[in-house]
Amino acid sequence: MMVCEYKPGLEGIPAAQSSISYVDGQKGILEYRGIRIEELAEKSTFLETAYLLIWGELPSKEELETFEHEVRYHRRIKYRIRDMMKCFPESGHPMDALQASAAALGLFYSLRDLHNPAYIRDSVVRLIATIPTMVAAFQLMRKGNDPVRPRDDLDYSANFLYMLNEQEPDPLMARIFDICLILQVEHTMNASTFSARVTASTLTDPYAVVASAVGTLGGPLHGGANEEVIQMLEKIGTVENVRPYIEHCLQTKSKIMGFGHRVYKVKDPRAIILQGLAEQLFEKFGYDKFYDVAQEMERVVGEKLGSKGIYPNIDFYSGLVYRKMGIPTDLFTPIFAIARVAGWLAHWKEQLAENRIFRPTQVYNGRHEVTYTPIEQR
Ligand SMILES: CC(=O)SCCNC(=O)CCNC(=O)[C@H](O)C(C)(C)COP(=O)(O)OP(=O)(O)OC[C@H]1O[C@@H](n2cnc3c(N)ncnc32)[C@H](O)[C@@H]1OP(=O)(O)O
Ligand SMILES: O=C([O-])CC(=O)C(=O)O
Repeated sequence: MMVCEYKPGLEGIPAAQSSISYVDGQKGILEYRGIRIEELAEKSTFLETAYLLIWGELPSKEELETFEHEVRYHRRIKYRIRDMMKCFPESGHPMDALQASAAALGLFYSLRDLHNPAYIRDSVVRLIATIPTMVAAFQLMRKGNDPVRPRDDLDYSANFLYMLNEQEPDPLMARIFDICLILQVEHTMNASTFSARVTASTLTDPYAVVASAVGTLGGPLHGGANEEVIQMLEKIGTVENVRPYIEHCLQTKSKIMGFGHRVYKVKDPRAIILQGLAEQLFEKFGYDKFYDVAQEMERVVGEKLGSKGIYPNIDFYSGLVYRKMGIPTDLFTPIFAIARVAGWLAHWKEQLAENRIFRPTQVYNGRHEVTYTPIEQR
């Protein structure tokens, strides 16, 4: 057997062959099925992009209408899922609520039929359709309110914002939210997608695949960083405090949230688009003073760490966009999951098409031939 050098974090080691997305981390390019994200952000919708990622081609008008229709009519969650969520502690993190609910959904669809395209399609539709409803339901129920029923006359993003806020969103806000989902939907072999593929490779059901990926996305080094960014901006508070804060982070070797990336050595192309979206929102709905703090952070981090290729990643500006929409900070990562579920499902489908169970090796650095010591002699 070929012995490879051990790389912590599997840096640079291909874990799969994939045609879903492509990143050039030196040039700051991201493509979904060969199409640049800038173009999709301008011209596509989240559901159209999800279709592209999962089925490999842009849908025809009829195919898109059918997909949108299917998603629209699967948005409601079962009352047992709702009742289960009602029992979750209000103080629990919504990502944990989402992980548990996504896994619980699998209890209702336990007949696994992984070779059947209809099973794959039904699962894709059900997960994309119900995850936003679960996120909104938990938000309302933890405030002591009943969840709001999804509205069939609203599109995907407008409906989510409606379920969350109990009122129809401003059209610009709904469109910007939809673009955010396009930007967050997929990103090659990131940690949560890897987790999804490992889980998928055991031929378990797609609800377990998504639940394991949700658990992975939540960590502060991955999707959870978007929440930490806002907490950090609040803590810094003013532009004057930025430099001392960053110098302190460098001295103590602590990570500056929303900066750095395993693949990008330039500013993340998604951060560039998100920054523009934040500015559009500020223009229409009023300025956010933390934007000044964020821009100063970008300047100072660039000065101190630019030579190491550390620039804003996707999580740096997404929080400012969601904050301007009035979304609570601890829903930022669940919203990331609403988007990313389509990417995970694209990888699930691709993994199944040429499956081999993931079973890497390890470098054993423990002891051998140790004699058992009876408890009274220890
Ligand atoms: C959706 C997403 O997942 S996007 C990423 C979201 N995560 C964050 O924003 C958290 C902050 N960033 C980080 O922790 C990292 O940059 C990660 C996790 C994104 C990438 O990690 P890795 O590729 O393993 O890089 P690693 O942590 O080894 O850092 C390499 C070097 O850059 C430094 N570095 C990387 N990111 C940062 C940062 N945010 N702040 C300060 N220093 C950093 C490290 O200290 C290290 O320096 P050294 O070589 O002198 O020891
Ligand atoms: O690719 C990564 O490691 C993290 C990331 O940006 C994402 O998942 O969107």
